[in-house]
Amino acid sequence: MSLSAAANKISDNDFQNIGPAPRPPGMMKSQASGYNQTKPITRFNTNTPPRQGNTRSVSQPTMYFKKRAGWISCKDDGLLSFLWQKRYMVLNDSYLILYKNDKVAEDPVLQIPLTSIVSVSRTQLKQNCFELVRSNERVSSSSNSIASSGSGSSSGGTDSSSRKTIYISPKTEQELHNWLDSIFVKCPLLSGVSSPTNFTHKVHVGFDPETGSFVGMPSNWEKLLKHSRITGEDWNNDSAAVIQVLQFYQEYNGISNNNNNKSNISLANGNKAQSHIQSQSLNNNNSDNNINTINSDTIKPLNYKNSNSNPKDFKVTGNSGTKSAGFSSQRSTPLSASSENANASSKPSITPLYTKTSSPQHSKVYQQQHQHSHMQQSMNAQSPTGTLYNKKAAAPRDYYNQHIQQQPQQYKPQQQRQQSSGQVNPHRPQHNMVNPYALNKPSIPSTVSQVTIPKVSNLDTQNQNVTLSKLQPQRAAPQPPISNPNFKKEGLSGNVVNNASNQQRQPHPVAQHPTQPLRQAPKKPEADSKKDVAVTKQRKQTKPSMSNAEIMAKLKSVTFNNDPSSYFNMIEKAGQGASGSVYLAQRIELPCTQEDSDSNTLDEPPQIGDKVAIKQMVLSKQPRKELIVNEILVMKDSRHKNIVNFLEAYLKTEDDLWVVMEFMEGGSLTDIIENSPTNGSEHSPMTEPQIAYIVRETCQGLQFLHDKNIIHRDIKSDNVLLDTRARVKITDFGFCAKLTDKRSKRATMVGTPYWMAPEVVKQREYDEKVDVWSLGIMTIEMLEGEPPYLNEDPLKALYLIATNGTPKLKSPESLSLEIKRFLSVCLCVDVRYRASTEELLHHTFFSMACESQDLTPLLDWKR
Ligand SMILES: Nc1ncnc2c1ncn2[C@@H]1O[C@H](COP(=O)(O)OP(=O)(O)OP(=O)(O)O)[C@@H](O)[C@H]1O
Repeated sequence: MSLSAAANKISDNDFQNIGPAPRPPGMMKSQASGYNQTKPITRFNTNTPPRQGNTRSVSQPTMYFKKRAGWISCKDDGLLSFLWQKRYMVLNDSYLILYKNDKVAEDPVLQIPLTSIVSVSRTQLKQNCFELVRSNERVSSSSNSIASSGSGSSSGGTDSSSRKTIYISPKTEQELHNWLDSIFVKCPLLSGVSSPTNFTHKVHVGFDPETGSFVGMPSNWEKLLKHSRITGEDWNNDSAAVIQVLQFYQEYNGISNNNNNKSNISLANGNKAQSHIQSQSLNNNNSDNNINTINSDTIKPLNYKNSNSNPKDFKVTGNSGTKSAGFSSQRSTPLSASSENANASSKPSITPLYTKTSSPQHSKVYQQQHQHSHMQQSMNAQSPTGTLYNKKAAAPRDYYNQHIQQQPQQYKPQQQRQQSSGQVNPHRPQHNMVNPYALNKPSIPSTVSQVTIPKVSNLDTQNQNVTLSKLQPQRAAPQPPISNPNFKKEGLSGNVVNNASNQQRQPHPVAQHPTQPLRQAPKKPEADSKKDVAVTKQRKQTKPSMSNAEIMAKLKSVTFNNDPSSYFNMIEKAGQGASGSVYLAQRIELPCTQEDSDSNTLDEPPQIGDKVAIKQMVLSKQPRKELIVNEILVMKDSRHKNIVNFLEAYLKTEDDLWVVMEFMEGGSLTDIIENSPTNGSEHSPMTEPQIAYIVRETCQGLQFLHDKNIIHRDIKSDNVLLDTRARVKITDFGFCAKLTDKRSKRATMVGTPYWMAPEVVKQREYDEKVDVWSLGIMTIEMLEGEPPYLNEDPLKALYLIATNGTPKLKSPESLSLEIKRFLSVCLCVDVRYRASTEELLHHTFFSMACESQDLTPLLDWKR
């Protein structure tokens, strides 16, 4: 039975709200709950009560077993570090021994004295994996104790070069915890019995309920957290998720770290906190300094509640000036990136630490934190301590519900909202996270400051060495043709429609244009032009996957290399994208070499008089030209009724690219959602049949892409356009990625936070089903006026996506069973249970789709 069929069988009672995915088949309860989750190791041997007293305690932990043995996979950090090998592992009272197989009479492959094991920590290298560090130096029993909280002691330390790491991956989460418990109990350096050769500096990190603030945090994170409204409760519920999203946030906003110390944020037990920041810096007792993040003074979060500014931006002032960081969640304040000063190593490594160095653990705080720690596991495996943790596990969602209840939202059409507030919806994200073309974008004034963003890449060809320089004015939006008195000379030199009066050649002020109430290009102050140059220069230093000449050659092979100005009458600006402006134009002449034109392959070949959309891009302002080539290739190769048709492209000059597409006069789905009256409905201007129609059409377009192994990766209402014939088409292929036989999964984190699937937020491998998740979120946009968590700070939204999984609906009782069933198979956290586009197309939800003419009222606002 297909998933959609299965979903259709779900009874009414099951859908008071969409909920978590059904458990995957064949999984043990303990495994299933934690599928695909990465959790900190914070669990202690449950047979061993938390010990009291300080970390110098010499009491020997009770041994509850003689020996543990079982199959694992492992790899070391040596020559064969890429190889995972199956081994039989035995733990006795003195050694951790690896055998080739379970014939333990044979010689072992590796025998590690337990006295040499200096740290054990969970790692995300593999599912159910931990990292075991051993020191080759003989451990002196007379040296000082393992550095305790905040002590910063480094005496008795060994050189890190004498340390060796081995990664061990048992088969299941439960086995992993059993191994960790056992190792922990048996290793003296981990239990605090012996003197430390481990010079690591640990700082407790967590939330102090008494003061209501985070403690021991790197100061920039502390401020981000404060601003994001991630609460102590969130922290207690899932600190790993908090750290994950902080790291994500920091990476993708280019917030740099100041030094290269290797740091770990470790989640373990503690007094006021359940986490440690562990730094391997020997001489630094300052916890903040040990964390490779920007100085606290450099972050100046805007109080968006009280300002008209983009609520999702953070002001970051550094030595080089001011820049805005944060998810650029407003579409006109995009992120930017370049690749200079790459500093991938400065990213703090987040390694939940499995350690017993902390002291009194009977306090309420300890309990909470300990609960929290187990909570994280409880998503992976049923906690051995049962109810307490399970109860807590529900907390993030409860918190969210409370939060939402506290902030009831009344959907109003955008125009009304603008009228009443005098500003655009400050919560509406204005741009996706990583613009494939425009990793540098025009925005508010800022300076050039760049940080490596590990893993940022788009498409197969992208290098990993991309850096963000947030919100830099790196790309001037091309001048709207009619706003520029020298229009013909400077920018688009097509013929502006000659509508009798000069007046009509004058620009419609962009803000007044009905088709783009929300899409004004940010004004680019004069003073920024220098910075543009600087950034452009820096960008040239990056090593693109193709040389500039190769890119241009490729581009020339897919474009006409002539000036198309005489072929079109430019009518007006239709929209502003990150990489260029989009204009409505009318074709007055057919392309010169019409036989070769791609538009010949269209069902309806272009005619004189056709309205077209022309996206104009200044190539020298595009940091990633190869992505433009890629987008053109994807569009050229994707002829489908639900994909915006590419018609032709012109390289007018070496620097001036025009991409001609069919014109979608209805504008984007976002425009419709935000501008149509709600007709008395609380949130949505659209009926379920209308929604079903639009989702079905989008789904068909997606299925077409997926059949070609292309993932769109940025499905949202902004990237779905409508025309007056109620045709619904997907656009914006900048983020597209191609899956190949060799590479059937992706890991690059791209997209727009609120629409991102959990596996993307968690930086897991993913496939085309991320588009299905986004389609589900887009359906919620149509139902509720906006995607879930839009009122949240992006950091918090990421946390909620990571922890809540399937989002809740605001008014499920008002919705049909069909749409809830549909949502439940789109918004299924477990990818195996998430429907494919093909399965979705058989869903009964689509049988309620309206006729195309029933969409007409949605376009009324345009008139
Ligand atoms: N074919 C089209 N027909 C009508 N309007 C369009 C068309 N393509 C784009 N637009 C309008 O122009 C706006 C900008 O489009 P564009 O594809 O450049 O946006 P973007 O995705 O934000 O930018 P980029 O692709 O440069 O990252 C859209 O939001 C839409 O309103």
